[in-house]
Amino acid sequence: MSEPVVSLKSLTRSFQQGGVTIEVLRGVDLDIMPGEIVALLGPSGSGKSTMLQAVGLLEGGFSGKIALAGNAAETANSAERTRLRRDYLGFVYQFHHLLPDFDARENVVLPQLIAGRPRPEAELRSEELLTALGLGHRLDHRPSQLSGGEQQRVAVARALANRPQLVLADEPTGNLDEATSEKVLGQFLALVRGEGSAALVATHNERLARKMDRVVRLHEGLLE
Ligand SMILES: Nc1ncnc2c1ncn2[C@@H]1O[C@H](COP(=O)(O)OP(=O)(O)OP(=O)(O)O)[C@@H](O)[C@H]1O
Repeated sequence: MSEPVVSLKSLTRSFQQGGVTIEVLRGVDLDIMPGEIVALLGPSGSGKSTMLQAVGLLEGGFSGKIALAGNAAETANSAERTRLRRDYLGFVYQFHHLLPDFDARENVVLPQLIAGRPRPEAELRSEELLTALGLGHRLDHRPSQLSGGEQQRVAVARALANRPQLVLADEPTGNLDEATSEKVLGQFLALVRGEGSAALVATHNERLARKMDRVVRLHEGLLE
């Protein structure tokens, strides 16, 4: 059997708020297998973003074990965590965080150049991804010239550009109206499936969660 792309064991995280300790994650266990798309459901404040930040190796302060494709991350130093993020992960957030002075194509090209891919290859990959997302006619547009749904699709293409084994998405369509959200999520899932990546998608929308392969729920700091 193949190895999980991410494995969490007894993950805990608490915050101090006004002298009070709030235990947000109280021992989360989760394995995601290659190509599996998992919805992370939970109401506002249940700890979805906190959990994605842990898996994304973006913040410290956690205890427990996190392995990315078999690589222990909880003991890794900052340089190793950066390498793990670059080699295995792609990120999509609720707000697109695209570079405003670059067009759609270039926003998807840049992370590939940083990863060492030659520019002609990176441009081809960028155009293929954007075309697959229905943006073949928007390659030269800057973020300010795109609609919210189009901006979010560029962010999806950017997240997939370096063929991550795992895409982490935090309310990826949370900023869009319902119809656009449904459409963009459908395109996101089709592309992730086509690429064979796994994904962990935080949402509080039950209907969107049902489109994924598996649903896990955060409740009182534990997954159920
Ligand atoms: N840096 C921080 N300092 C103190 N408390 C924090 C911090 N980050 C998160 N929290 C607390 O942890 C809890 C979980 O927050 P988190 O953002 O992970 O929830 P969420 O499920 O993603 O919510 P939403 O759906 O509203 O984004 C909240 O009570 C929040 O106030």
